[in-house]
Amino acid sequence: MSSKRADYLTWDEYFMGIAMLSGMRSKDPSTQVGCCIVSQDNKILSMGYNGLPNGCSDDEYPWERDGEDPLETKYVYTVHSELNAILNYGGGSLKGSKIYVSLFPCNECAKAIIQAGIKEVIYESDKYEDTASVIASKRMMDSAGVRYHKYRRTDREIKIKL
Ligand SMILES: Nc1nc(=O)n([C@H]2C[C@H](O)[C@@H](COP(=O)(O)O)O2)cc1CO
Ligand SMILES: [Zn+2]
Repeated sequence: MSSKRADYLTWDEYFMGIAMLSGMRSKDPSTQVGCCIVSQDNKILSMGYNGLPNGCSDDEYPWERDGEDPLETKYVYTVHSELNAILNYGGGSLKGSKIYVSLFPCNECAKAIIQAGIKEVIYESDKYEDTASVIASKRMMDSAGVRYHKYRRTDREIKIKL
């Protein structure tokens, strides 16, 4: 009898891998964010990436970061990956779930995470940790009892031929 494979993906690698794969759908030229919401018993409930709302064409809206006119920047239009994943979930409650996300949630997504009953955030990058948005996000999550911790990289590389 042969024994089981030894190099299978861990749960954390699997879910963060799916979060990153989802981020590859993003049309944002500077930052692609992806996430994956998972139940307490490790079932995938929803996924998301940053993009425009339905009906808003990726080719007609701006992807600029800077500009005198905020209406000519992406910030007023894009839906963040985490909010997309929460809003896209059609199955009922997300209470007690965890979210794997490639970038630490902003304050607006933190509000949605808290209100949806998500209890744990596993993030990869925290590149905006010094901004008011992320400081406020952590403050609210601390108050609401949402735990957050950084994904521990294993440096495993996955090659998929498509
Ligand atoms: N947690 C997040 N989830 C997201 O989906 N985003 C999105 C909004 C923008 O489309 C992009 C950030 O663009 P930039 O400022 O790094 O060029 O990532 C941003 C954050 C950061 O808080
Ligand atoms: Zn956000």
